[in-house]
Amino acid sequence: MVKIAPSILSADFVNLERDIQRVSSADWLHVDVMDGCFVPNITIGVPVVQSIRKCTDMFLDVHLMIDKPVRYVEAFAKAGADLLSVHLEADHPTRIAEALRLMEQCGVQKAVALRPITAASAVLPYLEQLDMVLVMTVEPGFGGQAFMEHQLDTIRQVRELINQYNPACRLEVDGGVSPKTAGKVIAAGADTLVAGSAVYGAADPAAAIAALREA
Ligand SMILES: O=C(CO)[C@@H](O)[C@H](O)COP(=O)(O)O
Repeated sequence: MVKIAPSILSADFVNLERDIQRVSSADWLHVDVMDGCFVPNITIGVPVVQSIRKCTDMFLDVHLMIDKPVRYVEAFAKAGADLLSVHLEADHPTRIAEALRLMEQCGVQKAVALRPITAASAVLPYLEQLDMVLVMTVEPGFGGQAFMEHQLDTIRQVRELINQYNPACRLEVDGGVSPKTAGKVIAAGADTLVAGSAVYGAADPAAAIAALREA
């Protein structure tokens, strides 16, 4: 089943609790953590995730767009994340493996994320132990960017690898996902859609979630 995960990057941070309730018909909540180093933007950190955990039972899909994410795995797990995604480009492979080991120890689901420059095959060393692969269809850092059509190839390639090595693994796509692009993203093999501006930019976020489901 396809899951819809609204990204709170497009929410009103002053009214975050209200904006989280507005998307309660979605399956997951996507939480964008940015450090101003791995990406040229700074968003939220551990205390905010802790507060979000207190105001919703939704599954918290926490996307760490930070350098050396192994340093923060335990803290985000304790704050209430249900799943953590670490970028393959954010550290040496041995420390990415260590981050995944820590996630396992902390009881959170494990995911790796790929920037658009990264080849699908980069997931192979980790794939058998993953709960999810996240393919970015924009350069990470900001909401509201245009969907990168060429990333449909990467989605297809990751889907083939997942089918071959770990069919239970989810494939999430993030960036420029809207009712216009969702159909091709799903046709390419995604089963989890992150949408920020398409949901929070709509007059009725619940209707936008329903439109994504229809697509
Ligand atoms: O991680 C990111 C951006 O780095 C995303 O989660 C975006 O926030 C998605 O926003 P839209 O492209 O859907 O507006």
